[in-house]
Amino acid sequence: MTEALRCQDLYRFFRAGDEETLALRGVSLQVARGETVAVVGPSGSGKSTLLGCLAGLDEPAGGAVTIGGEQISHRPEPLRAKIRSRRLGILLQSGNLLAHLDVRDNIRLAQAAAGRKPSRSPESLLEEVGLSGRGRAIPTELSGGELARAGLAVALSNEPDVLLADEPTGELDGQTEQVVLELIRSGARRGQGVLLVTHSAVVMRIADRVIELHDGRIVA
Ligand SMILES: Nc1ncnc2c1ncn2[C@@H]1O[C@H](COP(=O)(O)OP(=O)(O)OP(=O)(O)O)[C@@H](O)[C@H]1O
Repeated sequence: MTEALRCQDLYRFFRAGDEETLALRGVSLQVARGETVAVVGPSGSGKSTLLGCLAGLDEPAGGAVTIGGEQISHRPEPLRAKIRSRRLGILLQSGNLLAHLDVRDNIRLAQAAAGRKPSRSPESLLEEVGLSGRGRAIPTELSGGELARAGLAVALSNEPDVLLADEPTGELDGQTEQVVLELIRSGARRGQGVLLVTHSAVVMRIADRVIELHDGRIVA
């Protein structure tokens, strides 16, 4: 098994006044290249916190995260940002498109940040997600389904080792959901490791493995 993503013994605490929340309590997992893993669990179980730590957007208090063998945790932010740009595709619910750039320039920017010659043009990525001709649209001009597909085109534009996604099909209609899931599957077939946080049974069905979080721990 070639490893795409690994985290070892992750801990993350939040303190608000006298209250301390243990959001992650020793989470360890691996995702192989070509493998799709779904992370499920009740509200407040730590899924978003885990995703933030895996993406290097948040720092765990303890434990380590490696992406494609390269450690991203406990590194200075500029280095984490570089690893993110080169190795990760990230789809958060807050969206991954810059509002003032059109879709094509969002893709170009992600490709430039990856720091290597892209093997695919923005036009071919847009065609793959069914958005040919929409490259000049800015995010507010897109429908919810178009936005999800554009977000995926950006997340995949740097040919990441790992795709991390939070509820990738959110509020999408059934047909768009299938398009987005097929795109994620084709990324995995090309060798990406995929980790999806989801409540959706439809999304879970494309996963090779399902990991269940409860109170910051993996319970299954
Ligand atoms: N910035 C923060 N400050 C304080 N507590 C936080 C913060 N972020 C998360 N938490 C707490 O950490 C725990 C895990 O939260 P997290 O958002 O990771 O859960 P989740 O499984 O993603 O939930 P949901 O499914 O509702 O999105 C919760 O108890 C939450 O209240």
